[in-house]
Amino acid sequence: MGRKQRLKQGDPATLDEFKKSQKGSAKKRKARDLGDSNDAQPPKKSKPQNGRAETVKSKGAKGKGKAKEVDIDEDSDEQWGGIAIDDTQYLDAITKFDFEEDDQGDPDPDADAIMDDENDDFLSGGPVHQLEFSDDSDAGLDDGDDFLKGASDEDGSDVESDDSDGPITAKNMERKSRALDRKAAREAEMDIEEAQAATGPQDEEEGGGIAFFDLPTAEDLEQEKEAGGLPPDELQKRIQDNAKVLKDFKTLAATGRSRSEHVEQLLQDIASYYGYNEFLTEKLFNLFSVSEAIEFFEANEVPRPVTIRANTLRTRRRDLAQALINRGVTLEPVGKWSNVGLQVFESTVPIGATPEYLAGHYMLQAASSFLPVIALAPESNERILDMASAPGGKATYISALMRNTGIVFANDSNKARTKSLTANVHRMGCKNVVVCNYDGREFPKVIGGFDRVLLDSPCSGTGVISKDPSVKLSKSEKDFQLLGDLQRQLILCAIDSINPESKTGGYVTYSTCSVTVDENEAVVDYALRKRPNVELVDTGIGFGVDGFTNYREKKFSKDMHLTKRFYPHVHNMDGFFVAKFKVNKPTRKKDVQKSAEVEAEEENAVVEPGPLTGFDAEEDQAIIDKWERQHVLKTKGIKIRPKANAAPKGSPAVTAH
Ligand SMILES: C[S@@+](CC[C@H](N)C(=O)[O-])C[C@H]1O[C@@H](n2cnc3c(N)ncnc32)[C@H](O)[C@@H]1O
Repeated sequence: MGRKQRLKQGDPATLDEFKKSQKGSAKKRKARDLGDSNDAQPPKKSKPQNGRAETVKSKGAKGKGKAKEVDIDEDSDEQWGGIAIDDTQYLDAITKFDFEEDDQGDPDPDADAIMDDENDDFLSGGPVHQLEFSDDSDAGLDDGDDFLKGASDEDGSDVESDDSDGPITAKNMERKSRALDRKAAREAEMDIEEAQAATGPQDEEEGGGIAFFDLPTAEDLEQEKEAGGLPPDELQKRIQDNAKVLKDFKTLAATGRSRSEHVEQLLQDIASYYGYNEFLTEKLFNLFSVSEAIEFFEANEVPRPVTIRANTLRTRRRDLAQALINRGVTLEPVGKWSNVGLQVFESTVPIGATPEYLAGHYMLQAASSFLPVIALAPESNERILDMASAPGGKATYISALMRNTGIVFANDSNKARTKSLTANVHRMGCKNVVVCNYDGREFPKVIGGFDRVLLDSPCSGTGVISKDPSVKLSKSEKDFQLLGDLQRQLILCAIDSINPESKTGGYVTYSTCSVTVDENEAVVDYALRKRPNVELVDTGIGFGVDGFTNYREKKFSKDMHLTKRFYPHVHNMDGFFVAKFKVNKPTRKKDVQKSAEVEAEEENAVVEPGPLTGFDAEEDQAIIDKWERQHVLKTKGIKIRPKANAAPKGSPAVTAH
């Protein structure tokens, strides 16, 4: 097995897959990850991970050459999406040696052995055969006859002869009768075995070993507590069994215990097994079906793949790939959906300290972080605000997509964080970026009239728990309320900072690295209701799960399906949410109908959002023109004497790059 293939992180195992692997009934599975999926559809379902992924044998591992060996789905040439054919050939050339050397002639014998063992276990299990012979009554009888062939009755006589069609006489009647009794008893025994065999393997497929699952009693739980809790493997088993019961509650529920009791126990077990507080456990659990929720919690225990973004201001992705391969880095494109992302599988050098890194040829950046910028789709010469931008992963990507033209205001309210933002802006060679340090809610008073605004909002981080497990215990209901207030205020300010008459844009992208509805759909819905001049539009990302149009008792805009959710257990990326708005000319005030709910939310809001008319485009243009003139003079070495009170009140403390 090649290094790259060994390390390519598949999506986490589903509950069923996990169960199968536990029971030794796993079928051979195809290792793939986001990069292997087709353009618009990253893998929908969880794939093997951790130890399991290492044992999986891919299609690609069988053949020679890059197309088969590199890409598990055999379409790797297209992975470099958007590049010309000769680029692909070039990439073949630069990657072939590495991949061939690793993978050629090594069809992953370990994986075969393990998976075959598992299959063998499954197939050699007695119950399957027993099930077969008992399924058909005739066959059953035959088999029964075979089975009986070797048997003798107590006195050593041959049962078969007793059961023959020979005439019944007074002499042989009793013996024949006893033989028939024994045969009947034997058949009854076989019936029982047959029934057990039938429940055994079927359950393995659909949630096995749970026929006798019952919830622990209060007494059991007390004893467990005294013993310091269940051992992890038993706790995990109870989670799985309980989840299976909940999946088919009518059939599998033990009598006398309600569904809510099962759910309550499951939540408690998840909280203690994965180490979450109860509040967050329930909040996250409620987002999914039972089995998907467990996949999600499981995925949060696994690190996401390491990815980097090629900085097209300084290099091309293929050149970067070549340079890093030469340094002993094993990598491949993240997927067809990105033409700048590379997934790093293995490196003999620290990936955050290579000469290429220091020279700004790439950014260490999670794949999910590309998505809001893809949705924003900045164009050259535009004027863009990144409202909460530190440490600059997205701002520098925006700058690169604009090819260093136009202007990007990279703002962050946290002054300390603007240092790393500034450092990244310099390292990446972004010359069109202005770093500023305001509370985002001060926009558009500070400056507005933007073609596009990215609000990569401060959030709870429930999408990045694998990176920051402290979230599991640190988030409370209050945090979500406060965050929601801030997010609602920021999103209105983002919308109000747009120039609705922009010739090229007029778009706001809202994103979070959280999966909760409070921070995502609820915020977007609030913005839609508060600003009737905005509408949701397609993110243009091409994959992701649709946002909720309703969630529990809440009903959201019917367009909410245009927003996209990304999950660790589905997309093998950090959990993320992306929404894109088109900002139209403001509707006249008298046309704006505020719902009672919005009014109530406004009353509860901590700070009133900035007014719709807080920005004067003409005044702003005059200031920009003036600064540009001064910049030209400066570059010509002409000193400009500062005038007293020259800067208008409230003008940003900016650093230009
Ligand atoms: C998710 S992070 C942004 C990550 C950034 N977009 C990137 O790609 O590197 C959220 C940022 O919001 C900033 N922030 C928090 N409250 C803010 C506010 N009221 N106004 C502006 N920025 C804020 C935080 O300091 C943090 O850097």
